[in-house]
Amino acid sequence: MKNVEHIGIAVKNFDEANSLYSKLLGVEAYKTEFVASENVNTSFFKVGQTKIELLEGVTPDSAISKFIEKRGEGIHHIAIEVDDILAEMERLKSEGFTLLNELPKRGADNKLVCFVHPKSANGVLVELTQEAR
Ligand SMILES: CC[C@@H](C(=O)O)C(=O)SCCNC(=O)CCNC(=O)[C@H](O)C(C)(C)COP(=O)(O)OP(=O)(O)OC[C@H]1O[C@@H](n2cnc3c(N)ncnc32)[C@H](O)[C@@H]1OP(=O)(O)O
Ligand SMILES: [Co+2]
Repeated sequence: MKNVEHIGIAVKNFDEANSLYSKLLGVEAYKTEFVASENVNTSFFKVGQTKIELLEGVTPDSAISKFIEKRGEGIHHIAIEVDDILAEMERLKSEGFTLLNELPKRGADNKLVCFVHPKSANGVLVELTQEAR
């Protein structure tokens, strides 16, 4: 495990949230991307060595829409960068964590990602992320 690659924040209104976070952080998003596998719009802001990812669900069944419906807007997940996502997935499985994917899937920003169930991590959804090669 290397560093906190990003913190994901679930938002209701993508345009309004982007404008607000631009003001808050004093920088514009360096990238926006629709991620079809998750049915979300994403934007990324650099904050020192890490990033803030804003996420808006585009369908009612997306994880972000369901999260907002149940819990409202706010911090949705933390993403930890790893060198070898398959090795980390094996290690976490052997430690008893519940993974939400059998295999890494394509995330935003040219990354491979895998999620650890919040019920096995003290109520926090953890994303493993590795640069896609
Ligand atoms: C854009 C790609 C990528 C990137 O590159 O960065 C992303 O960040 S994608 C982010 C969106 N995608 C995901 O979150 C995928 C992984 N998540 C899931 O598979 C599901 O959301 C879930 C975590 C398995 C929950 O789904 P489900 O069981 O269908 O929903 P429920 O609403 O019934 O929730 C069950 C239970 O879990 C609690 N919960 C849900 N989300 C979170 C969360 N983010 N953090 C903490 N807890 C969460 C929810 O409140 C329910 O709890 P109880 O009510 O106590 O049972
Ligand atoms: Co993320």
